[in-house]
Amino acid sequence: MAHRIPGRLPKLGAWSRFALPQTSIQTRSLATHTQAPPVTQDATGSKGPTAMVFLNMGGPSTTDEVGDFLSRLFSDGDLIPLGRLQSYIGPLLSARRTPKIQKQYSDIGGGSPIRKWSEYQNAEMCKILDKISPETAPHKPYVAFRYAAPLTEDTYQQMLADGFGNGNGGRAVAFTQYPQYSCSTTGSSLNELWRWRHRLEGKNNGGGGGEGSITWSVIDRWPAHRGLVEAFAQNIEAKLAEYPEERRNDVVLLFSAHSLPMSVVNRGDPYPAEVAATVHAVMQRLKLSNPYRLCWQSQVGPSAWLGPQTSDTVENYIAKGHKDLVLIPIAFTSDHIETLYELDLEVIGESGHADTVKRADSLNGNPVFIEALADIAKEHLASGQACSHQMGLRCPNCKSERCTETKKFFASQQARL
Ligand SMILES: C=CC1=C(C)c2cc3[nH]c(cc4nc(cc5[nH]c(cc1n2)c(C)c5CCC(=O)O)C(CCC(=O)O)=C4C)c(C)c3C=C
Ligand code: FES
Ligand SMILES: [Fe+2]
Repeated sequence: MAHRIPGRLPKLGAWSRFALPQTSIQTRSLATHTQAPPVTQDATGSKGPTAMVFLNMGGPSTTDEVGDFLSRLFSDGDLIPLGRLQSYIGPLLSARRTPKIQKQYSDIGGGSPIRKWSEYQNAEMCKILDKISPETAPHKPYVAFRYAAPLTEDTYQQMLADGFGNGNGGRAVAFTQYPQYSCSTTGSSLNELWRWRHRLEGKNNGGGGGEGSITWSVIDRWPAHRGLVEAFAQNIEAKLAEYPEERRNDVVLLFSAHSLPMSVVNRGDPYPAEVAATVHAVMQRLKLSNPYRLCWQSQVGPSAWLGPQTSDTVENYIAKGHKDLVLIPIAFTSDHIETLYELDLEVIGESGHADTVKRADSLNGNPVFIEALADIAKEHLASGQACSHQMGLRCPNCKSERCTETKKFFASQQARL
């Protein structure tokens, strides 16, 4: 059980802190929806509307949703490969884990803030895009989560109801919200998107995958984008400013990313190298002002995971006399159980040095970050590329047919752009 620091609790308990202005997206029922006119080039020359679809794992908005969230997560063979027994073992593992994880979400205020932040970030990004990319306006924000509402299938249905596809054609951009690509995260979301595309717009479903179906392109990674780097760097500088000037340059910066099982690393997953690229770019922007390390958190289960673990790193540095430490969550763009619970309550809370071990803010509603998202999207829309060059290459030890089909599908979209 996490040791609680009285000074931190009001901050974590204040769930209302995450209450953001309601956006119009994802809130209407399909039944009340009238179909928009066909998507065509208008008199202004705009090729819009363009659907901007944020992909992410999602999280339970309330503790009641934890069971379903974990059940979907443990059923995902791209994340936790359990072979032919997946549909039996997955639900057993998730049911056993649910009470513990429910308690963690309860301790951070009752749920994950990821949906609110994703909807907010996307709505704000689309407002900027309408101005800086008028040729693809209007931009319509959608969120497609892998394990929690709004699920990929519901969002796809919503897009069809809104007039994309269904014989109308139209353009959609799948924009992963994982800055660094892993086959277990972005890869899983793209596989899921391809499955629903196949089911809802496949040959037997009107669209026929042809002219009248949605044309998809993908922003599959953006680990060293200058705007992302700038947003991280500013948050680190703000945290460093809390230390006395004479100690400031010796504060150790600990970049912390969700770990990967060694089986995934050894398959040749791109994520560890791309996380390191983000860290390197941020440190270059900070002119290497401080000593730093990259460590890995949140391993689950008994198998071997990429290390060093964040919790051990903090403990060992404190034992070596480095008590001024700043943790920087570098592989996720909003707060979640791993920042609010694992870093704040467990790692920092139990360090015995909560006054000198601190955490940089997550990006959340940071306007520098939202500008960066708009910049990445604008560059993508102007590039005429269906996906990055890197997307086409499978991991050296990949044996998955799902990866083959998905990569083939997204590459095929190039001819339609
Ligand atoms: C870049 C981020 C992430 C990677 C890579 C990643 C890989 C990965 N995760 C699991 C297993 C679990 N992850 C869980 C929660 C969770 N994972 C991430 C991010 C990455 N995971 C986040 C942000 C969250 C929390 C979501 C939120 O609160 O909003 C969980 C559920 C929680 C728990 O039971 O501890 C599991 C399980 C694996 C196996 C894996 C790589 C293969
Ligand atoms: S697991 Fe990486 S491409 Fe298939
Ligand atoms: Fe995870």
